[in-house]
Amino acid sequence: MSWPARLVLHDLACLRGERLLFEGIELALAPGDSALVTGPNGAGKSSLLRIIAGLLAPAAGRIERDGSLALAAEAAALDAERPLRAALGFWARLDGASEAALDEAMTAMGLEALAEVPVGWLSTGQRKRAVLARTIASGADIWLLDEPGNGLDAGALERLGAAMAAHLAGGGILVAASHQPIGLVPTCELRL
Ligand SMILES: Nc1ncnc2c1ncn2[C@@H]1O[C@H](COP(=O)(O)OP(=O)(O)OP(=O)(O)O)[C@@H](O)[C@H]1O
Repeated sequence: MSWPARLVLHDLACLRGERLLFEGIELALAPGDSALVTGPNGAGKSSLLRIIAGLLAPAAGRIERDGSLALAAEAAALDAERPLRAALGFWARLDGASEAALDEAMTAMGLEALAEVPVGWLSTGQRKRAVLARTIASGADIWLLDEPGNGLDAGALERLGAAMAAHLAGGGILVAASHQPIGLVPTCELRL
């Protein structure tokens, strides 16, 4: 991690098509801080995470960031043909994560027994756990989690809660968009 991590959003607005989804968003997160983004379907939660990740241009406002980013979203981009460990290994190399970090992340999400199973065979919840494992392994300072609890059973939700707590305790920053409780007591809530 680079130190200290920081994420500041100034007067951020998002336009999709002709529609202004939100404007005037302000947020300042320091090491150990987390934000929970809530709001109805279509409010722009995923769009906000994509703007922070640099995948979508804001209609107005600006972002200040110190530290590396990882975005865990639905579109996993894990190769369906490859065994899970190999598919995650591909990303670990790109993310600059060590083999040990990947093993630890897979253990954190309870994926050890699925290492040799092709990604295409995984259930929804297992795939979600794999996406989260990639983020954990990346060692990124700032985690952007889009509906991280989707498809997770009670045990996996507990693992997610523990992983987020460890990330924050280590000085990380977290922004999560979620409809459901994910075991996070956020520093602040951002309702769109
Ligand atoms: N490429 C696009 N062009 C125009 N509008 C888009 C585009 N992509 C998404 N939208 C619209 O932007 C709005 C916000 O979508 P977004 O996925 O950010 O919402 P969300 O709050 O995450 O919703 P959900 O709770 O359903 O996940 C939606 O109405 C969606 O249809």
